[in-house]
Amino acid sequence: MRLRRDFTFDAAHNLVAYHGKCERLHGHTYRLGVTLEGTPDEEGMVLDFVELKRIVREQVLDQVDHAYLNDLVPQPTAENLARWAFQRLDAPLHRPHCRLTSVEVFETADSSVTFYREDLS
Ligand SMILES: Nc1nc2c(c(=O)[nH]1)N=C([C@H](O)[C@H](O)COP(=O)(O)OP(=O)(O)OP(=O)(O)O)CN2
Ligand SMILES: [Zn+2]
Repeated sequence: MRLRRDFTFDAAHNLVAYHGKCERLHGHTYRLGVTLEGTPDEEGMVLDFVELKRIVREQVLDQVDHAYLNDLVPQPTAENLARWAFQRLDAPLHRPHCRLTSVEVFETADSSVTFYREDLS
């Protein structure tokens, strides 16, 4: 069974290794989708949504919201942000009944990247 919760945050970045408009400082309202897979526990939950929100806030949102993302990720593309978020969330979300499956980062309403466990290397 899969469980997903979405979050939003606002942040600025510029793509330094890029030739085009995105090398200039600009901002996005990002959407972050966190997906876990597992089996429901004795409370009937793969993971309590409240617990998921707390962990995502502590591990990711508190760092990135209203931040300059280049301070956290050298080339903050959606791809690199998705990897960074996955790596921060993987251990805190590891439970007997579930584990992190993927992290999706929407840079705009219609452009996203999904980082899956198998992309870890
Ligand atoms: N594969 C990727 N391509 C691009 C990324 C990325 O992270 N991964 N990022 C950018 C830039 O950050 C850019 O801000 C996004 O540009 P764009 O998609 O054109 O954004 P908008 O639709 O908001 O732009 P409009 O000017 O409103 O059309 C570029 N590529
Ligand atoms: Zn951008």
